[in-house]
Amino acid sequence: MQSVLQTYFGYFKFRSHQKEVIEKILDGKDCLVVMATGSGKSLFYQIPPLVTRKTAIVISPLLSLMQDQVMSLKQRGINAEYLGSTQTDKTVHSHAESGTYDVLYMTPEKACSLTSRFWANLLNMGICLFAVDEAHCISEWGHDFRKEYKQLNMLRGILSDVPFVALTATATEKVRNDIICSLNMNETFTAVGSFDRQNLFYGVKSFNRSLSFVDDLVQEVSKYINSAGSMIIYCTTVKDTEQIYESLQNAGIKAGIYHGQMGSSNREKIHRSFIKDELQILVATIAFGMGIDKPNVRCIIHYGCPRSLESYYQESGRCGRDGLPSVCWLYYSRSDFTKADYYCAEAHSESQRKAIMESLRAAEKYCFLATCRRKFLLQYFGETSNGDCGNCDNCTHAKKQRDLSRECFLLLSCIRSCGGRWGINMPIDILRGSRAKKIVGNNFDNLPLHGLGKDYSSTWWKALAAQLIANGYLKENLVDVYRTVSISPVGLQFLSSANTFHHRPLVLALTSEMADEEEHGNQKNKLGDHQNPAVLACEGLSEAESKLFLMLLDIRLDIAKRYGTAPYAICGDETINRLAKMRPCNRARLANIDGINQHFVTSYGDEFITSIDKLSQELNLQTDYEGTAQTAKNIKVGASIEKRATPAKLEAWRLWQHGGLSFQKIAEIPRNTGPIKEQTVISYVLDAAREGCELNWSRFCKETGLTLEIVSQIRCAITSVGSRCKLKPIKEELPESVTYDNIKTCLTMDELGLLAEEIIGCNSVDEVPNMIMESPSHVPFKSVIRNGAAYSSPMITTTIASESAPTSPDHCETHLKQSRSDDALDLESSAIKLPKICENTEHWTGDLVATEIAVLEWVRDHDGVSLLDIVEHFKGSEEESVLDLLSHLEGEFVIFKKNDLYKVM
Ligand SMILES: Nc1ncnc2c1ncn2[C@@H]1O[C@H](COP(=O)(O)OP(=O)(O)OP(=O)(O)O)[C@@H](O)[C@H]1O
Repeated sequence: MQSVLQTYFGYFKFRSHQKEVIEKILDGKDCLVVMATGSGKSLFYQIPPLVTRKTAIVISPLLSLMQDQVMSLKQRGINAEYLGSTQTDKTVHSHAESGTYDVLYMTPEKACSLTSRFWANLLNMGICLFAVDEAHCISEWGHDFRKEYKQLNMLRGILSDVPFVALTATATEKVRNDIICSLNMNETFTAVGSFDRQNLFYGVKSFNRSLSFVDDLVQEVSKYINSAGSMIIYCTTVKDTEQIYESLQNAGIKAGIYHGQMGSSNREKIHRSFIKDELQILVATIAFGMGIDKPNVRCIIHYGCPRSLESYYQESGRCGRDGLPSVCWLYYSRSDFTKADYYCAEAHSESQRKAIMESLRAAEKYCFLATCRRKFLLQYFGETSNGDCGNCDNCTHAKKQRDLSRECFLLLSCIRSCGGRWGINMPIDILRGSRAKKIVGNNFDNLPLHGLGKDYSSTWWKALAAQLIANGYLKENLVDVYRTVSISPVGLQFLSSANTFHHRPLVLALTSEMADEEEHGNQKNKLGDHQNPAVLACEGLSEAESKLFLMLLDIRLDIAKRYGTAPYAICGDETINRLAKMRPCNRARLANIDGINQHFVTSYGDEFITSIDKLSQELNLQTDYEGTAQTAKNIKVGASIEKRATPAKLEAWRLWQHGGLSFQKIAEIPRNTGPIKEQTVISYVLDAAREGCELNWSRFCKETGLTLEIVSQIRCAITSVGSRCKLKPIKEELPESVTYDNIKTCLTMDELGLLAEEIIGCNSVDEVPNMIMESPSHVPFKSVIRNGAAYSSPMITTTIASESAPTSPDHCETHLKQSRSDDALDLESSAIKLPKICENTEHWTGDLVATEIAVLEWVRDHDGVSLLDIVEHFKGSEEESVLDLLSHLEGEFVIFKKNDLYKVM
């Protein structure tokens, strides 16, 4: 599982619930997963087929979503396809039936229309799971009920032994139960994740639909248009989309429009352009809703409040799916909440009608909040939160509060005077002195309160009413689709202790609507503060790194165009952010970056490495940066610092890679701890490669006897074992002749994103791309030659010492201690500063060769040795060379000579 995550997805760690649920699925259990948008639910059905090598069936409501997912999976080297009306490749059906695909997508209609023979054939080949994505569509209690989903239970009988996996981002308790019942799921394992999307900022503003507001909006968003991330403006009507789209076009912004009245091919075209970053802004109705799989949407604006809080959560959740900071602004007008009738017309039952009303009501409440918006959202989905979030408009903008006792008294009294039979409009109109027919007809114009609230607009009064409801002074009652308001016991208590002139203080927070009106009069069209998407996406980067980030985005765009795919399918913005921070300069280091998968390394790795190297030079940035970046915190290089290659591993690697020695010869070199096995040397060298050291893989495969045939046998064995973690079961599946070394080599190459076919296919070792080591010539370096053989020894201790020019013996001791401690060794400095060497080892005699490490260790262990002793011990080296080496170590204050005896400092 772990290696599948790394190889195909380039991620090093599972997110919460992922491992646990995947294990349940692999155990054959039915699972229900309720986790936030962008939390990584797709992996639940994408990993099991790669582990079991059986097909995963995925039911998805939209063809466009399937196409996007298929495209992304193909970019990861995963065999995926979809069955549906827009599929033009006629062979997909028969390939699907014969189990060719790892992941096979289809709509519920398609799934129910496939013949039982199709299912029987595919079952024969192996189905590892049946996933129902957006599973809330199955429930009438859900906000997006689709009757085709209801029929999916007929497949339960056919696929009785296949685990069913239902996935959704929005499901209340009722909806969850409905999903389990509808799909006839058994002993279901349920995983409910947090709904909290911490990287999203939530803001709400009231507005009037008007041309001047649209102009302001266009002007505001045009400031932030660039290559870093895109934006969606959701509208509630087609008319609104057209108006905004036109204004954006007039302002020269690359915008697209998407709504249900457009033809499907047009919609498809726009969708493609948007996900390929050819459009900066998409103006859409909710027809462009579920199924947008674009991770780098930085800002979502709602021009009008959606019909339910679930829809809002889901639509705004399309933002920042890559985890980078992103913003969601919702603009509402009062008229948005008067559409209950219209929405309820779609209801199939009384319960559904009630559900629609409740959801709209929740959306309205969300808009009128004066408290933390995230807290409200989380509570709505049954999750408790710890305090205010600090990342919504109500938390970040200090709320104005004041004593509103007079206004509250007027409103509550007026409601009481109306007899509690009316909605909120009637008492407000009375307070504002209206002489409408309804008011005069009911004699309300004779009430003493008539006209006492003229100073405020009806919007202001409505906002106050919402505050009184939220604070328990007013009760809202639902009668059919109409709402009436009445006074709660708390409200009555307040009224009983007050009269028109004296009331006890009642301090309430002003909602943004109330505050706006008081500050700007009736000019309420002020926009919320939008944040620059480019700045958001560059979080954690310096100025130069941000430039590199933007340049790398362009390179990714260019590659995506060439390959006819979406930039995000190549890799996510968060991965580009890490590349800009870490600036890897070889394949092994590139593969170490979270989000870089094997396919990326082999397909685009070299192009990125070359560009990073060139651009870093231009921007004066050091490559192979190792600092801990805030946004790059998952990078494996950082995580592996503790388990870096030990000196023994480095020494083995150097002797093999640069000394040209065979594994056997390295194993035979006398050591204080005695000789080591050849297999140990091989493991050491592989470990060093995993830690980022360059390796001549072609030579490595040759010397370990790894052929393409063996590689293919090993791959089959891994598939049949279903795991890459344990070597023994894999070995047991293989012929005797295949060694553990072969298996380990294969796994390491996979881990590093190297294709055996490329490496073993090379005729000459020199043809292996990117495997040649650059050796800075300024590094102190000694070589000891005997019998015409040359063997070079890099100086771990002196290399470190030379970095920081030791000035005192104390300092040297510190460095020496470092060299003795496996954990403290600075792999990077030693790995980078490798000397040039001569690789002629033909005549090596097997005598012990003097290297700095070997000499140092020996001198340390013998505490005071003469030159003669040293030369005698290291017979593999000339006396002159040993002397040279000793004088260098002396010069570096690593050893000293006293009374002709050498000692370690
Ligand atoms: N373990 C992980 N480590 C890092 N990134 C991950 C991990 N799992 C998933 N992701 C990334 O998180 C992003 C969102 O994942 P995914 O599309 O699976 O979310 P989702 O829960 O299906 O969202 P939605 O409900 O919106 O469809 C993707 O870019 C995905 O590659």
